[in-house]
Amino acid sequence: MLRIAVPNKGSLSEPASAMLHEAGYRQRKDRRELVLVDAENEVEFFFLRPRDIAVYVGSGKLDIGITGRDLLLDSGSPAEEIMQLGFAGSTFRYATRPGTAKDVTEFGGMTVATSFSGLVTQHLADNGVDASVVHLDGAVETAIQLGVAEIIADVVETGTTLRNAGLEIIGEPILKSEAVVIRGTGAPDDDPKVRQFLRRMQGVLVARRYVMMDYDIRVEHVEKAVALTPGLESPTVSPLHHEGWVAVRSMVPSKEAQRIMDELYDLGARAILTTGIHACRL
Ligand SMILES: Nc1ncnc2c1ncn2[C@@H]1O[C@H](COP(=O)(O)OP(=O)(O)OP(=O)(O)O)[C@@H](O)[C@H]1O
Ligand SMILES: O=P(O)(O)OC[C@H]1O[C@H](OP(=O)(O)OP(=O)(O)O)[C@H](O)[C@@H]1O
Ligand SMILES: [Mg+2]
Repeated sequence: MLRIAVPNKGSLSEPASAMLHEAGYRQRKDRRELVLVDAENEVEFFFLRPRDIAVYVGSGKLDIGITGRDLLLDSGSPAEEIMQLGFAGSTFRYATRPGTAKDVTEFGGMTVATSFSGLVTQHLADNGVDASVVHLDGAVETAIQLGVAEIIADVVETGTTLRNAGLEIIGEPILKSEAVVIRGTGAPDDDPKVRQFLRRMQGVLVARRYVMMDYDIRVEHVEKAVALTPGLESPTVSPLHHEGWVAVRSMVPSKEAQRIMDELYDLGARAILTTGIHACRL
């Protein structure tokens, strides 16, 4: 059985379970369930605190896990990122009250409050800055108001939380994060169960990012049309009963589908349809 760690709480939990469900795995119905066996797929899921996942996977007790890149790097665990999952995107940044400091080089003698003290301690050391780090569990924005620190380092998605606390982002992002699949370093590259799991997750990403596009077009315009819809490999072009016309079928990125449909229409394509992709293996 493949043993997989899944976040049991927080921002990563629901999207991770939704993605696993789309990939055909059983997921828990009760949030208090901590272990779930999916016998049909020969997988055992362990629902763990997102922060602990890199520790379990790095120790080799679990084969793979889903966590945030920021949590993986903060843990210092010997686990490695093997796939990006495209959700829980954020940056990790310093912020402070206007006028306190411009960037990390000016933090000498100050205190930085954060829930990611491993990451911040490393970043300060990399920049040769002698500042103190205070570890807090969450809601770190308030640490400045309460005089615990002059600077905070935290996850930023929209920036609303910082703005509401009267703080401004300073310097370059410490890192860009998203949900990732991790495995222990030294685990074999070619484990067929892990490969199958990654293929399924990749299938979900493709199904989410692409739509299938079908259209009819006159033969003389087909080269220009397929240049707009090259597909992942190559589009399927089939003859139509109506002479001089062909039908084209190709995968296109969903974000660009409307623009491509407009351009195809202008080229003379008709009966342009898009349909969602439910699942796929590339
Ligand atoms: N607002 C957000 N947008 C995107 N990702 C986020 C956001 N907040 C946290 N994350 C990501 O979620 C992970 C942190 O998960 P964790 O469950 O520990 O914290 P949380 O989602 O803030 O939940 P909690 O309520 O327990 O603090 C990190 O990878 C982080 O980058
Ligand atoms: O840039 P934004 O869109 O505002 O999102 C970022 C905020 O979201 C998370 O907080 P969360 O609500 O999880 O609270 P926490 O600080 O207690 O973890 C994170 O810690 C930031 O505070
Ligand atoms: Mg949080």
